[in-house]
Order: sequence, then structure tokens, then C-alpha cells
Amino acid sequence: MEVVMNILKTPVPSGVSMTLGLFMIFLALLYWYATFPYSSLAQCGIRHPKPSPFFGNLFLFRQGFFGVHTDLIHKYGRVCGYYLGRRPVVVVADPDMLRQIMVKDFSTFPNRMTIRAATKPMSDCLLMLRNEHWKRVRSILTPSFSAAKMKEMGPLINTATDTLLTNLNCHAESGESFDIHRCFGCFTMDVIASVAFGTQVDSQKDPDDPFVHHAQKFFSFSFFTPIMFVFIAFPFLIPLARFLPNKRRDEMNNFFINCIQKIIRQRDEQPVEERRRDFLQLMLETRSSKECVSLEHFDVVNHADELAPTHTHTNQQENVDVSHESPNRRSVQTQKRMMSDDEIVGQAFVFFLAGYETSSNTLAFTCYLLALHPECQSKLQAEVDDFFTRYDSPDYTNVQELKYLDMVISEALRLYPPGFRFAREVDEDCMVNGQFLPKGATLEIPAGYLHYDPEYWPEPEKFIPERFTVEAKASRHPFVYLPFGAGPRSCVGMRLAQLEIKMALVHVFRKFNIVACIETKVG
Ligand code: HEM
Ligand SMILES: CCCCC[C@@H](/C=C/C=C\C/C=C\C/C=C\CCCC(=O)O)OO
Repeated sequence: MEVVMNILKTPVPSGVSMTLGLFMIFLALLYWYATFPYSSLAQCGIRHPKPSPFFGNLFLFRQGFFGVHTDLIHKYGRVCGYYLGRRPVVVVADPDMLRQIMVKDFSTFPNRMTIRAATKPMSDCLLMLRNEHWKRVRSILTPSFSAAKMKEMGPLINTATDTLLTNLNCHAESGESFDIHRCFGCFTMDVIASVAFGTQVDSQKDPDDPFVHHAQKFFSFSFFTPIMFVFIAFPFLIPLARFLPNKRRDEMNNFFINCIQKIIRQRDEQPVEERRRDFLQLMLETRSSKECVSLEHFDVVNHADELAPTHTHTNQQENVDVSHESPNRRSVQTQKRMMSDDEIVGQAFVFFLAGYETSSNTLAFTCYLLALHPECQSKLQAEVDDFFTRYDSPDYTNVQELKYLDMVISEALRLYPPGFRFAREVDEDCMVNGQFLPKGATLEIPAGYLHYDPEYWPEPEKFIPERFTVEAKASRHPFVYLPFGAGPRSCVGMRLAQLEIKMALVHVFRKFNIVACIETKVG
């Protein structure tokens, strides 16, 4: 008692006890902040791995998405979850549920995952736009990828292919091994610059072409940087991100913005009759447009067209009627068919990037697979040789006769989908196929996982173009093969991608055999 009394008698300075008290309250608040978001998935009955405070399950993804998706789905089921920082993510690998989300209930899920750290011009591009803003821009752009427009692109792509063949011929004659992916990157950059912007970039002739250099800089972005961890743990700080110095990001953004603005100035200075009706011109003409664009029966890129028979079975696009949208999202069904300068630059930016990276990867992986499967390569070469007994050169219409080529490309896209995962946002609490989905969650579509799901793809690791015969396609669920996504928000550039890939490969396999070399990483 004596000791206790002595202790009680010793007066604690009020400043120390106050600080101690405040510190304890701070710790309690910090613990609450660090843990409170991590109940939403469990409340919906969505199973998920145990999240860590502040970062959730972020660190699962250190080695990429594919392995994590496979582990999560095997352990927690086809509808499972995780926390990307504080953001609840529902992984949906149920094909029927995907059909509902991406097509049937599209008006409930029209938006992608929000990336609040995005800066201009990325933040103005179609990938990032939302709701009526997205619908207006998408409806303006869709016609530039119509079948009629693709027919006009054929000669331009053939010109770029001539340069590609010249370069490949130099490599062939040298007898040296070379990086064919780099050749294809320069080819696809030339194609997108030419067909979309009427600009000869000629990156195939300039090994240090600035367009290719800056596009590569964009894709070398690393998500796991110290400052990203701060923003993931404290997302309310993200708006500050755009004010933080980021030399690499700003240099890349400014390069594309300045180049695109220069191309626009050159186009505006051209006599009207000399202006080519390309993708850029279509956007520029909306600056003074008085037209309105109807959004009620929103037209989409129809995957059931003749160029991509692969997709006729997967996820045929219907004209989606979005006029029945929920009251709080009922949109104005017509809007001014206009685009701001920032929107024009934003679309040009994403088309350079998307047009460069995805198609060049697909070309390179297709050649890699054919190099490792010479019997398939010979079968394709036989089809190509037969094609050239009937035609002098490929175009949008006649390439559709090359059925085996389409099967080879489809199988390459299954094994190596450039868009291996993409997302939709849950803007309101809702139910899909009996599963409650909470507002604010992200729905993640694991295309890469679906493409290797043994339930739909026997021996999924094997390269078997015959998986895409008409009969095989008809017997498979359409939403287990999503190389270009599905529904009104699917890839707007699919037709152009398919056309340039097919035209390039027809020319390549008419003239060359592709073989692996000692540097080829097989696996
Ligand atoms: C092999 C080539 C390509 C592949 C595999 C591919 C794949 C994809 C995928 C998976 C998506 C997301 C679809 C969804 O969320 O349902 C997408 C969206 C998009 N792609 Fe592609 N793409 C390719 C080429 C291109 C090209 C050449 C362009 C432009 C010239 C392009 C422009 C876009 C745009 C703008 C979007 C966003 C569409 C929107 O949000 O409305 N893509 N692409
Ligand atoms: C939407 C994911 C697949 C996009 C494939 C697209 C290529 C785009 C090229 C550049 C954009 C780079 C990254 C996209 C950043 C965020 C995407 C939105 C987030 C999400 O939906 O998960 O090919 O056409």
C-alpha cells in the first residue's frame, strides 16, 4: 500500500499524460483506419485471403496476376475476392455471371476500375472515361473502326508491311538471329501512326524512333514504387499525386501531347480537300459539330463481323439499349457530338499505346508459337501460298478466307492475351445471378485464367489451333475466351488489330520460315 501511495502521491506532469492519452487515441484511430475496410467482402459471403492492415492483399501480386488468380479461384471458388489496398475486388471467373456483367446488365456496369492517379492525357482517354462521357466519345470513335473504314486502311497497312518485309529480309540475309518483337513493334507503330493520324512515323527505319521509345517508356512503368504504397494505404492523398514531381511520367506525357498537337496543327493547315478521312480527322471534325449523337440504342463494335469469325461464337455484341438505365443513372439520350482538344489528345494517346503494344505482342507470340510448332507453320504456309494463287495482295475482305490463320491467331491470343485482366466497377449495391455485389467494389475479369481453365480447354498449355474450328467454337461457352473483352465496352480497336496482324502474317509466311534461335526463351 505504501508503495502504491507513494506512486499515487507522485504527480504525473499533465503534459505527459495528455500526450500519452492523445497518442493512445491516435493509435486506436490508426488501427481502426487500417482495418475497417476489410469486412465488406465477407459480409457479401465472398471468400478471400486474410488482408493485411493498410495494404490488404496487395503483396500477393508481386509476381503478377496469372498465378494469383489461379490460386485464389482454386482456393475460394469462381467468385472470390481480395483487397487491392483498401479496395474490395471481386474476381469473377463464372462465365454466366460474366455474360450478365459485360453484356446483359451492361447499363449497371458501364465503367472500368477508377484509376484516380491517372494524369493527362491518359485521364482523358476512352479507357478511363465514365458513363455519358464515355458513351459520347465511344459513339464518335466507333465509326472509325467500321468495316468500311477498315477497307480504306488496307493499302496503308500494306505499305507498312512492305517496310516490315524489307527489314526482315535484311535480317534473313544476314543469317544472324534477331529480335522479331522489336521489328513488329516498329511495324505496329507505323501502322497506327499512318491509319489513325495520317503520319509517316517510319519507326521501322529509325531504330531509336522517339514514338517507339516513349511507348516503351509507358509500358515499363512499375506499380510497386515507394510512393505508390503511400497512396494505396492512404488513397485520400492520391489527388496530390499529380502535383508530385515525376520527371519520367511528365517527359513521356509531354512528348505525346506535343506530337499529337503538332499533327493536329499540320492537319488544320491542310486544304480541306486534302485532309484524309482518318481517325484523327473524324475527331477533329467534331470540334465544330452541331450534330447530336444518340446514346439510346448505343451501337457497339460488333464482334460477329466477317473479319473475326473467332469471335462469332464468343460474345456477339448486340445493340445494347441503355435507355432503361436505373433512374439515378438515366442519361440524356442525346448529347452534342463534340470532342474537346483534351479528349482528342487523350484518344490519340491511348491509340498510339494500344495500337503499338498489343498487336506487336500478338504478332511476336504467334511467330514464337509457329517457330516451336513447324508442322503448324507449314500448314499455314500452304494456306497462304494457295491464297496468293487467287489474290495479288491481302485486304480487309479477302483475308477472311484464311481460316487456319484465324485459328492460329486465336490460339495465340488464348495463350498470350495482352489484356490478361480488365475490370468493371460496382457503382451501386446490386445482385448478379444471386450474388450480392457491394457499391465501390471492383469486378475483375481474369481473362488469362479463363484462357487456361482446363474445364474448357483440355491440355490448356498446348498450342492447338484446332480449338478454334467452327464446331469447337460452337460447343464452348462464349465467355471463357475474352481476348478483346466483351460487350459495349469491349476493345474498340479489335477490327484494326485483327486486320494488321493478319495482313502482316500473310506477307511474312509467304516469304519466310520462322525458326527459334539459341536466345529464344522457351517456356
Ligand atoms: C491484339 C490487339 C488488341 C487486344 C488483344 C486488345 C484487347 C483489349 C481489351 C481486353 C480491352 C478491354 C475490353 C473490356 O474491358 O471488355 C481493350 C479495350 C480497348 N482497346 Fe484494345 N486491344 C487490342 C488492340 C487495340 C488497338 C489496335 C486499339 C486502338 C487503335 C485499341 C484500343 C482500345 C481502347 C480505346 C479500349 C477501351 C475501350 C473502352 O473502354 O470503350 N485496342 N482492348
Ligand atoms: C483495360 C485493360 C486492357 C487494356 C488493353 C488495351 C491497351 C491499352 C493500352 C494502354 C493503356 C495501358 C494500361 C491500361 C490502364 C488501365 C486500364 C483500366 C483498368 C481496368 O479496366 O482494369 O488494348 O486495347
